[in-house]
Amino acid sequence: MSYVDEVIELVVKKNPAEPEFHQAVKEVLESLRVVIEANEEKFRKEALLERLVEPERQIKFRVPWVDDNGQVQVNTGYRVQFNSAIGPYKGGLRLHPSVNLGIIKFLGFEQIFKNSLTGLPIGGGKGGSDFDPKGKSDREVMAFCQSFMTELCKYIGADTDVPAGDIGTGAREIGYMFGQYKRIRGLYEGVLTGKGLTYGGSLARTEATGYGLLYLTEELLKLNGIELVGKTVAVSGSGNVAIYATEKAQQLGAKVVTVSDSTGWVYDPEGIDVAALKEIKEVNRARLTEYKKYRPNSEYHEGRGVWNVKVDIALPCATQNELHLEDAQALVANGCIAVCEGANMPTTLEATEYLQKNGVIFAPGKAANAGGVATSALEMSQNSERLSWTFEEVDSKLKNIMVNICHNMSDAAEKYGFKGNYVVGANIAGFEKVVDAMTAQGIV
Ligand SMILES: NC(=O)C1=CN([C@@H]2O[C@H](COP(=O)(O)OP(=O)(O)OC[C@H]3O[C@@H](n4cnc5c(N)ncnc54)[C@H](O)[C@@H]3O)[C@@H](O)[C@H]2O)C=CC1
Ligand SMILES: O=C(O)CCC(=O)C(=O)O
Repeated sequence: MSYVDEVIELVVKKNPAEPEFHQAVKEVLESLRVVIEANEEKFRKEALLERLVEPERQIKFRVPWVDDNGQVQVNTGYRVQFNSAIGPYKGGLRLHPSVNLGIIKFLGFEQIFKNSLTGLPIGGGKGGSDFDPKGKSDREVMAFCQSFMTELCKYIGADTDVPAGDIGTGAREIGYMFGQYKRIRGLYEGVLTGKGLTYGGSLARTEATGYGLLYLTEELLKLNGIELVGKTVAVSGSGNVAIYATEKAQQLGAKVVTVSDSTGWVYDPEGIDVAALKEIKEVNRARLTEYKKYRPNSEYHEGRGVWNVKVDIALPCATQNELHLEDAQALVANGCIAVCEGANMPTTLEATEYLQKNGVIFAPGKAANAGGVATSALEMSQNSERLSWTFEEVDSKLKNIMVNICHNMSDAAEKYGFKGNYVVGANIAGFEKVVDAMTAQGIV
């Protein structure tokens, strides 16, 4: 059996009931076969892959808090510190009822290669809890965040592990967590990113993942001789990534006609009204059913459906495994030319293969959504030098980083004989740097 297949089998055996983690490991290792086979003897001897798929540390803890009725609630908190070869652990905190150890491990594993691709010194980690902020009062969210940080603060720090937002963790949650960290540890340091602008946050971090996705999409289309201007786009999700992807797509001359949330989706043939979307989601924390009040000519549909709309470009920006084989078939049948992932692993393995086989340009999340974590690293730099850069400065650094990622993944794919396969290209480009650093640091 090949080394890659042996390690995939080992991961499935050692981590039962963690299908998302298995999926992420399979996707990465299978696409790295050519590099691994060329170094098989050395990698085997050093158990390089076995070390790569085993987190350096996994923390799981109780998070008790009191709800507005005086009832004690108990959630589970996680932080997986996956790999620190190239820098302090860095990655978001997901607050969603679906969170379990396997999901945090898949996200942490992906984060290793994504963070490497940014070219900045950040290792891979991820965390979160099965707490659901939806429908909770501000006081309840604060009680949860304070309890969560009371335990987590023992394991993180500006030079150790720097968490940030992800699904369900936005500016409000980061603020409550930062306040509690400072109170317990007595340190005013850049221990979290995505902070508010009055206490150490970076301009453009809020926009960064969505904007970065469009910078990469525009460059990738250009590499393939196609213009973004005038294209019709389907976006899924309506959270942080989806909102700012929609905003930047429209600024760059494309028209976004869909957004979605966990209960339904909107079709707006005239182009999504971003100001309305921000008011509904960022201010009112309401459902997309509200959208029709702002745009009477739009349609609201219950359930799933954005991938059945005829578009040129699809940008999945909601969550993992939200674009299935039948969605990929519908996109291809409707003439879609590119799928660029704003979310982490939104496309199933079968759907990815189908899109690639049918000539659709496919940019994997670890490259396409790396703008968020890259800008988090820029926030860390600003915190270290106790300075704040202008929006334009951060945004132009972000754009450069995304353009570089685009070229690096494209060049790596071509170098190894997989021209146009950006999944292989992104994985190889991310992997090479991590392996080099791990090898240089000895058996740790
Ligand atoms: N916020 C960031 O900087 C980054 C986020 N990501 C990824 O982007 C994705 C979205 O994250 P954010 O926008 O930050 O979260 P968010 O909490 O702001 O928004 C998540 C959106 O996805 C929708 N959603 C969640 N589960 C869904 C489901 N099962 N079906 C349909 N819609 C669903 C929610 O309704 C919401 O609109 C996630 O995969 C996250 O890991 C990736 C890189 C950075
Ligand atoms: O900004 C960060 O540190 C993390 C962003 C994130 O969670 C991700 O890239 O998936």
